[in-house]
Amino acid sequence: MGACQKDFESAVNQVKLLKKDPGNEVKLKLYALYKQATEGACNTPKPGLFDLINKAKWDAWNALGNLPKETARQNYVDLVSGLRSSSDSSSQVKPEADKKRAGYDTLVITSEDCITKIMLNRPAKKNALTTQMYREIMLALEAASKDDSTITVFTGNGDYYSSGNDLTNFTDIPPGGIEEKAKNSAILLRDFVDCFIDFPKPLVAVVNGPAVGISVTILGLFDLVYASDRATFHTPFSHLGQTPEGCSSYTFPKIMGPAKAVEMLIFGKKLTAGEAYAQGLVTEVFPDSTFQKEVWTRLKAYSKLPQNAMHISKQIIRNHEKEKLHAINAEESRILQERWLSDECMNAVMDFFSRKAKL
Ligand SMILES: CCCCCCCCCCC/C=C/C(=O)SCCNC(=O)CCNC(=O)[C@H](O)C(C)(C)COP(=O)(O)OP(=O)(O)OC[C@H]1O[C@@H](n2cnc3c(N)ncnc32)[C@H](O)[C@@H]1OP(=O)(O)O
Repeated sequence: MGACQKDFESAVNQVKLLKKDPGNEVKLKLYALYKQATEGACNTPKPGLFDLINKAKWDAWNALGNLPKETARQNYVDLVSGLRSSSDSSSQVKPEADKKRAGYDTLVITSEDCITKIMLNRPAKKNALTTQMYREIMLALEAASKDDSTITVFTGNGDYYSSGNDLTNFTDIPPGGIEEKAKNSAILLRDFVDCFIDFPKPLVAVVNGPAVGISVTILGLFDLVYASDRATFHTPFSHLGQTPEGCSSYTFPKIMGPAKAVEMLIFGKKLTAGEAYAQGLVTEVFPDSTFQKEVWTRLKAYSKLPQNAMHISKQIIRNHEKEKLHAINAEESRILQERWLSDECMNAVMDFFSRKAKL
């Protein structure tokens, strides 16, 4: 039987999570098969001789001739499956080392009562998100999408849910310079948010305390948001010389109306849990003293509902917007790549580290 669209989409996501770079030759093959599977035979003019990268891509696609879309889709799925099993078997050589590498240094992940819980675990840094943490979250989501849990929960360890992007991500500049860092970070951001857009099971945020930046914006992609009455919701992008991400430029106006979204996303208004509930960003607010008990009792009951019915319902609710969300995510990430190189952004980061500014 040929690969269905779902297998193909899942293979496309798996490629982003490969632990080992498969090399240029394989990447060209993947590119060509992807284009053939989605657009059919090569239909664009041949790039000029000196446009080396685009010419190599064009040649690989053109070489597939009139290969049917379905066959290209199947070949793509097979190729990815081969890449995944070779990377899995190479990791079996050193299980301990792999556990450490692929395992979760910045997250605590548990599965119980059909619930997979992903807990951000840098309480001393208010669960600020390092690049390692973005990557571990993507791996954790990939694993949760396949395990036998029915729902997946995000929460934070300590007094914060998350203080958003770790600002040391701006100071850790590689030899390739800040432009290269910005480019790679934009790819990381886009891939990270894509994982939330595509996540197939009900996704729940248990917001145990203040939430800042990207930890707030991606809430628009969650299915339930439970908040302690201690939680606050803050997206101070202008203060940081930055712009919205996590598809919030689309989801927030849709959820709360443009006027309230503008207050948050342009003017950085911090919402209390009660205000976030009134704006529709939060599903329900609980007193902090009974928060954990009430939320987990509720979630355990939900997790026993028929799995397939829940997952299909999520698909029906979310799938028709997926393409749009991916496009918005790509555009927000592209704009941020430029923003990160601006004086406005650099000055804001320097002010934080010189202790001149705190939110
Ligand atoms: C070249 C381009 C590279 C870009 C890479 C980008 C990758 C993708 C980015 C996606 C876009 C995301 C955007 C956002 O999320 S914007 C929001 C960013 N967050 C902040 O600006 C918050 C900054 N933190 C604060 O203002 C305060 O720490 C806070 C109000 C959260 C808490 O204050 P409090 O006084 O209660 O606690 P402390 O400040 O003492 O915090 C304890 C320690 O934790 C460190 N900390 C906290 N948050 C962060 C953070 N976000 N980044 C780095 N470090 C953080 C804080 O410095 C303290 O550390 P020390 O104990 O060592 O002093």
